[in-house]
Order: sequence, then C-alpha cells, then structure tokens
Amino acid sequence: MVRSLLKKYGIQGGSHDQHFLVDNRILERIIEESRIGPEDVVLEIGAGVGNLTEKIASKAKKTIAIELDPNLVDVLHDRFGDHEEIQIISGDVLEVEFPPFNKVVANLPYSISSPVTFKLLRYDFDLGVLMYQYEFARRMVACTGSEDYSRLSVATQYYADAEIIMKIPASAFSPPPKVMSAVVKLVPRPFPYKVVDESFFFKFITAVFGQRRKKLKNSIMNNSSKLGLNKEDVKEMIIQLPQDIIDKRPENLSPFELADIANGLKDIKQL
Ligand SMILES: C[S@@+](CC[C@H](N)C(=O)[O-])C[C@H]1O[C@@H](n2cnc3c(N)ncnc32)[C@H](O)[C@@H]1O
Repeated sequence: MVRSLLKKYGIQGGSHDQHFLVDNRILERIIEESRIGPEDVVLEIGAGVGNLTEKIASKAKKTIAIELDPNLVDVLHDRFGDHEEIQIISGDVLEVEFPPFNKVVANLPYSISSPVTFKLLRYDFDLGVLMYQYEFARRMVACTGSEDYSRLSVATQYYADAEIIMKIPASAFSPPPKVMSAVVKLVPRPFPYKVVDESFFFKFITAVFGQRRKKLKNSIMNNSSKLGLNKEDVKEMIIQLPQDIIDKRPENLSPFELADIANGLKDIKQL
C-alpha cells in the first residue's frame, strides 16, 4: 500500500525529515484516536504521499494538507486534485497562515517539532494527535520533578493537556528514522493558572531552565539582565519572593509555582 505508492512515484525520502509511515495498523490507530467525524475540519502537516491524508479525508468534512516538498505536492495533486474536500497547501508550515481547523493530525517533521507545536498551540482547536520523536514527546508530557521535566513541559502544559498514547518503533517507517517515535494527544484548554505577562513568563522559563540544577534564586540573579531586571535591585527583589519556592531548583517547581514567581518578578519590575 504505502510502499507501493512510494514506488509508483519514485519517492525515497530521507531529506526534509521524510520518514513515511508504512504500517497500516498504526495509521488506522492514529485515525481511531483522532475520532474524526463528518463535522471535523482537520489540518495535516507534512502530508507526504497522502497515506494519512486519504484516511483523514474519508471521515472528515474537510482536510487541509500542508507539504513543503514540491515533488510530494505534485503527488498529492495527482492523487487528490479532484477531491474538493481536500485542500492542498504547498509551502513551509512555519510560514503559511493556517485556515480555520478544529483538529490537527500529523506525522510531523521532527526537526521543527518545537516551532511547529508552539505555532499550532496559538490557534484555537479541540484536539491534536501528533507524531514526535519519542524523547521530545517524553519532555512534552513530563511531570514536575521527573528527569524529563523541562521548559518544553511547562510551555506545552501551559496550553494543553498532553499525553503519550502510542510508542512507535522505527520499523514502522520507510526509510526508518534513527530514533523511536511517539504519538501525543494534545487537548488545548484555558490556562490553568494566572500569568500576568505571557511573554515575560516564557522568557523566565527559558532563562531558569537553562540552569535547571541551580536554586531558582541563583538563576534569577544570574539571568537578571536577560530578564530585563536591574542587577542591583535583584537582591532586594529576591527577599520579597516566597522563600520556600526560590530555594528550590526549577526542575522541582510546578508550572503554577514558576508562574507565581514570574508574576512576582513582573510586579516588582513595574514598581
Ligand atoms: C515524517 S514525514 C510524514 C509524511 C507522511 N505524512 C507520513 O505520515 O508518512 C514529514 C513530512 O513533512 C514534510 N515537511 C518537512 N518539513 C516541512 C515544512 N517545513 N513544512 C511542511 N512540510 C514539511 C516532509 O516533506 C514530509 O513529507
């Protein structure tokens, strides 16, 4: 099936993160987990030869398939050019404006996992079923205090509930990648805690997780200029923050506690 499509169009993959999902059972499970119904408008990123696209389109009201590689865009037009319910967008996912959609289902290009995920999370949608490199997926869903807990965990969980629903071996792809993969289910929801200044919060998370083994108060001091704080004032500011929190390492602080400190710093900054 998928292998014969690759053969028919002479597609070998390898460049542009091209690892095509050839295991039909996994394609079917992704579709099942996406619970696509006749009202759904589904965005697919990196449609490749359309192996997932055709399964999505058989259930959805509309499918929007984005693909960067012009050879693969030609394949998609050849296969689906006369399907009105499939919109093919030729271009870089990081550059194109997404038309409205309510679900996103994709085997993502792994090298742009982070920017593409955070671009997506700024759109309004109900459900994402997305394939990532396994290690990246583990960091997205990691809990406070775990080895994988990172800036990515806090940022992902700021926007959505995230869960690994499948672990996929390299043998499911052609050509096989060098890494294991995982499918993550993302359910966007309102922010679960108050953040006074989103852009300052993300700057703060990036700075303190850059020094995840240092006590928070020390990484705030070390990063004062990056955070736009006057170094001279930082010592004084630190005294006003909850000591039980700033004495811990960032890796042991929940997103809520980190937001609390970012809000505190922002308040002090504005005094
Ligand atoms: C992992 S493959 C998935 C292909 C296919 N959907 C599948 O499941 O077999 C990733 C796809 O993303 C495409 N791609 C890579 N970078 C891209 C980008 N910046 N924008 C859009 N598509 C991209 C690649 O050409 C490739 O078709």
